[in-house]
Amino acid sequence: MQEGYTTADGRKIGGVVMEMKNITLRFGGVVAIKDISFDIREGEIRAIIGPNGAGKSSMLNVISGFYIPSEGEVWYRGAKRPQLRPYEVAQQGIARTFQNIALFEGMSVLDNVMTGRLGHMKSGLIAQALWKGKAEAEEVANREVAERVIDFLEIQHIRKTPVGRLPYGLKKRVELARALAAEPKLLLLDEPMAGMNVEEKEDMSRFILDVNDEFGTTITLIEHDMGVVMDLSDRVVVMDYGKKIGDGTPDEVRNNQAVIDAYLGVSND
Ligand SMILES: Nc1ncnc2c1ncn2[C@@H]1O[C@H](COP(=O)(O)OP(=O)(O)OP(=O)(O)O)[C@@H](O)[C@H]1O
Repeated sequence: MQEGYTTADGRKIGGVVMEMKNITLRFGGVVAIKDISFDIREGEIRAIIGPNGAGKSSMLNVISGFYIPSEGEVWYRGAKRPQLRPYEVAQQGIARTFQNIALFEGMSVLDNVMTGRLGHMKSGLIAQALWKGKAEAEEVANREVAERVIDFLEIQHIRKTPVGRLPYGLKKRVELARALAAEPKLLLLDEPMAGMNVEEKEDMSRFILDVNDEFGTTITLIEHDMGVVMDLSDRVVVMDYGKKIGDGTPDEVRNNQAVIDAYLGVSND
């Protein structure tokens, strides 16, 4: 699959954007990730699933630069990624959402979404004082991007509302909006459906598909619930006890005996 592939619904998936090569991650004596390799391709929706404690969050944290792997290499856009701080990874066009919503509760939806533009703001405080006009033009341009994302995710009606007053499902959508405002090349979603009711899950699924379709954003999500991601994803990595036990299309992993056993709690040792 070096040259990409065409999905069942006719979308063209490109070459490799990110490649995880033999990643191992240890926390003292705990091996959270054991020698895992997989790739993420341009334009695809790639899921990482697995039961509790499988190592999904740890893997997402390696991708986002929050954890440095104990062994192995992360390749991004054809180059081995050096040790970077998370904000430097973000500057390379990787944005993420968090499992436990990380928004400013007292701030409005619009202001929260604007924080997603911080990496794009070039004018520092001194520049703002010296060249007020330039800083203002930049602010207007950033606001336009934020407003476009707000329209796209259909949260115009709450743009002035403090986030703390919103129900859970809408907060998750605001978090998605903030990540999108960064105009990422690779969007990482940490359990985007966790804690949602059926209707909220359907809405979130639709928005994830729309983002991928409209902006061509490559998306990697981790999810506990296998059912939720099967309709959404092009390819799925399945983890269990830190190991990769499956990797392929939803149909392939659904019929993989090791995956079935892991979800039924059968030991593979
Ligand atoms: N910071 C840490 N320090 C020590 N151990 C950790 C740390 N983070 C994760 N672990 C351990 O690594 C293993 C994998 O955890 P991780 O949170 O990555 O799994 P997960 O698949 O995301 O689980 P869940 O679905 O419950 O969120 C677990 O045994 C966990 O206890």
